[in-house]
Amino acid sequence: MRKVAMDIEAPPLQSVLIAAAQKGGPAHADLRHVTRRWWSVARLWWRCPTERRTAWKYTAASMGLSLPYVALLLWISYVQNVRSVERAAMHSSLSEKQQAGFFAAVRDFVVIIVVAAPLFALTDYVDSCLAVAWRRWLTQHMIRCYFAHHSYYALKLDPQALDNPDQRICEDVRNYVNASVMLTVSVMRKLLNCLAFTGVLWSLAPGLAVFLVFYAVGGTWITAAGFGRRLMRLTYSVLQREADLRFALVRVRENAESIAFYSGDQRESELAGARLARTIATIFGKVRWEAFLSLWQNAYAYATILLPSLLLCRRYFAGEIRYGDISQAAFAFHTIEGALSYIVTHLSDISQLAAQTDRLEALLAALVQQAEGLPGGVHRRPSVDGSIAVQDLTLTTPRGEQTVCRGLTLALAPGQSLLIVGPSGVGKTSLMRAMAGLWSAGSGTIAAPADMFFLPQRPYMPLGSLREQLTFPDSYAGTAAKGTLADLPGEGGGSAARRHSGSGGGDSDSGEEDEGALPARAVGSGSGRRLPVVRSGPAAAGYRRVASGKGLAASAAVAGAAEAPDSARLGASAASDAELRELLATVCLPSLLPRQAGGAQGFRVVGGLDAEADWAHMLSLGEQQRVSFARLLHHKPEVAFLDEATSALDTVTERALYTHLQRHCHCYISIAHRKQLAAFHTHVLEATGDGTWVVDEAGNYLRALGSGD
Ligand SMILES: Nc1ncnc2c1ncn2[C@@H]1O[C@H](COP(=O)(O)OP(=O)(O)OP(=O)(O)O)[C@@H](O)[C@H]1O
Repeated sequence: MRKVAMDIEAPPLQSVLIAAAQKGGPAHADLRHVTRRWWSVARLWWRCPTERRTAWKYTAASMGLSLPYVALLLWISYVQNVRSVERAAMHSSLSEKQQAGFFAAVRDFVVIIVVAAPLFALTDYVDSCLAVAWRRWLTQHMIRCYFAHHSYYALKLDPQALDNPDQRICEDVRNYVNASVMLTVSVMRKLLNCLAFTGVLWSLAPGLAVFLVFYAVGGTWITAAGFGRRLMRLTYSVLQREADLRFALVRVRENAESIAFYSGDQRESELAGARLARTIATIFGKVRWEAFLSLWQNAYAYATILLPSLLLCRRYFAGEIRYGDISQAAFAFHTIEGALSYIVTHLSDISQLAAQTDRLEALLAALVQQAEGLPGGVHRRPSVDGSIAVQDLTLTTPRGEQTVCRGLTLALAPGQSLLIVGPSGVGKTSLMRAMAGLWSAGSGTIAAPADMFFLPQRPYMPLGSLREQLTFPDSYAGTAAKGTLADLPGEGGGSAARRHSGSGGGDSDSGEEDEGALPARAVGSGSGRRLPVVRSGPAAAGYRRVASGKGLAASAAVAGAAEAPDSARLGASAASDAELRELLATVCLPSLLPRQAGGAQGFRVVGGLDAEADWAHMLSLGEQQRVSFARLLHHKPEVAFLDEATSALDTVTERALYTHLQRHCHCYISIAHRKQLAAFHTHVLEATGDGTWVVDEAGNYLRALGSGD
């Protein structure tokens, strides 16, 4: 009756064994390496200081229920034996019209059902709770690591290195956890089954027990060697190709309008079709191998069906043993065979888990690497007086293909502002990326205050209400109502509002070392100079390598920084409705409110600041830039950075916004192609295109511009 439930199990310890036969697969696995990789992911939960109590509680409950579970199986086998001796098995009693025997068998059956039904339901429930709790924590942990230190951004810089991190976080975690729970639970029960039934089988037919061991070991070896490595490689490819296909479709959704303008439907459809074809081809390859595997598994299983009866029938006919002994021996034989042949019968699941383990381990390793910082990084330190100082900065693109600036030194004091101009592609945005801490390849030092706010070239419109557009990236009361990581039980909240993309360093404040904590990046202290000066020349070497910890194991010391809020970034976003309405008027967007109230199609909530819409698609680029500017005025940072933040606006609106900026922000740096914007800055930094940068006072620059120099 419980055969199905007993057999729904899956992967890891076995994946380790399988992996031994999988050298050359994506995991390059041998027994030790796969074991270590699976455990390096699994242990994060059981060793997390805030979670291990929950983890062990569920694990103990699940394992504890295995004892009555196995006891019940033993009882069933005993009852079968006794009843067959009494000739009181239900069907034989019926056929022989033995009323008493029939009702005795029915009574046994009812008792078994009464005990088994709640026991099996309870074990399933506890196993599911274990899986859900583990998945909740692991996904939450991955999300935090993903967002710590701008790792999501850094991973995107080198997409070849790690494909589809989002799918790994969502689907691979789910499948990994479910399979792992089923495996660990089933291995435990199989082990107990083995122990319990080996005694039974040995007492009835020791020869059968010895044969079984050799049979299972041989079968496992053939399965692992013949199918293991190939199936794991194919499973890994299927996961990757499915993720690639979905990514292509997500990109179409994100860029629907541009594709439609280009009439790129055909090309995008072909691309999706090609990815689908590759996915299907890989799946077919896997299906073929699974068919061979199934053939082998069936032959393996059916070959032993009659074995106990065949080996014991001679003794039965000689009257040495009873009929019940044969059925009890067969029951014990097949129970032990199921345990010892686990790899043979579950190879597909095991391969799946091995591939998922590989993908998760790679993601965690990449996140840890991001947290530790890239080698040869530009050193960042906080500025205490609100000034910005760039010292001997040589900056390259992330993988070092191109040097965008060499030996740059400049300082900007509070009250000063800088306009960066230069030809397209010369490295203006890259300089801003370095100041934001997004790029750190190269050498030199950047000192900047913690309170900075960046307006990127392409405004980001988050999902949510108009209020959230204006106060982004702050959280606000409504966010909690929608549910955040902080609402999940078991860990502290992590929904700290982020004010800017500054240093990228979170302060780890966890007292106890957390296996999953990312190492915090180091920052020092220092001060800037009063006048903006710029020098270009040979860079003095000298950068400071950022903090440390090694590998995933050490990385398991990784969640504190990811979870710790950076107090300097916490935004007080509790702006009143009146303030937000005034902001909209300031950035020349008062029309947004009545438009929402009109309830245009697509609004989920109609009217006011809490109206929700697909803002990125509904607003024009100029409107998005104005919303973005409103964020800046709302946050009032110490230093503001604007990267062509008004490029889509008419000059009248642009001048109006810069007038507000001058009034509200004491220090700002802009990038623009409209050189007349120099009038709103105190200094101008011009990239000449040959790697040198020249700074001048804005007045001089404008005069030179006016005279046509
Ligand atoms: N992720 C990246 N990897 C490699 N190279 C990059 C990357 N991002 C930008 N680059 C290169 O770095 C150089 C500088 O780019 P950057 O965006 O800083 O130029 P820019 O001066 O801001 O240009 P524009 O005025 O057109 O915005 C360009 O040649 C660009 O191709």
